[in-house]
Amino acid sequence: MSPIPARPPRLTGEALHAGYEARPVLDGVDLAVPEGKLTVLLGPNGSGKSTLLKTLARTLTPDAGRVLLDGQDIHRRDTREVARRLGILPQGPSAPEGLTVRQLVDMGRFPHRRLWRQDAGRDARIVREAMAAAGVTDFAERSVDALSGGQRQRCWIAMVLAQETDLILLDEPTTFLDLRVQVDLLELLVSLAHDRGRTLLVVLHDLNLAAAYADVLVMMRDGRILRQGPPGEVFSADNLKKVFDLDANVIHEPRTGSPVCVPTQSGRVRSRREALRGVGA
Ligand SMILES: Nc1ncnc2c1ncn2[C@@H]1O[C@H](COP(=O)(O)OP(=O)(O)OP(=O)(O)O)[C@@H](O)[C@H]1O
Repeated sequence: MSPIPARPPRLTGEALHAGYEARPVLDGVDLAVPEGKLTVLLGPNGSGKSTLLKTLARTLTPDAGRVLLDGQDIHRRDTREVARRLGILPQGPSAPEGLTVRQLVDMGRFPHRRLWRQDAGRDARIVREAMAAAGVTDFAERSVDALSGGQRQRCWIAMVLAQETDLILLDEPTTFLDLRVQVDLLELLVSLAHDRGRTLLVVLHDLNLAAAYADVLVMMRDGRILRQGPPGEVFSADNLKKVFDLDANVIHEPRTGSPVCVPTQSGRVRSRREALRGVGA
């Protein structure tokens, strides 16, 4: 895969308002995605994380505000050029029936192809490397639709890696993955950021994995960013309560010092048990 880009791209959202027809979601979001870092977007269901990711990737046009890629409005830039700079893995992508894993991953190379200049050898090498990094080489010739949810998710990750973009936006890439594979993926993402200077913005639901691996956490609620900063600063019991309405203690992993949250909602669990008793469970 390509080395550290000479100048990492800059992706910025300014005063973003975006949503769906009658449903406004983003309510004035400002975000400068930190360059060469792994940033994790956290927030409760429906808080607007996917909407923010889609708006930053120009899949969704903001109602107000703008998205700048290297200082230029992303909506005014050439689609192919944006695809060479920015790769996005949306939530729950679907592949055409019968497409093999290798064919899917190869689609990541499309933005780099020109009619008059093909470098098939280089493309094939990059596809191979992306499949190896995502751990899908063993089923390269199988149909994507005949794989398990976790295997399929890894194929899509390989496709985004094959796109070789400096900016990578991933919406819940760890869905369906077992814990070991989630950890492998997060380590790969950290290495893309720290060793290759890529800029990653990733939506995760696992708070403790996010706190362990992210350089920066961005915490959203109700279409707004409530907190952002390194896990050591923002991953606190107070903020988890404000953002998730979660009662938890935050302790520190003895070896790495990473903050870890331990939910303490025993009062609620008790009252749910009582409620279940009421329905005869
Ligand atoms: N295509 C759509 N059309 C209409 N409303 C939508 C659409 N997609 C999302 N929404 C609504 O927008 C709001 C924000 O959704 P979004 O998917 O951005 O949240 P999220 O934080 O990513 O949630 P989750 O953690 O559940 O994936 C929700 O109320 C959701 O129902």
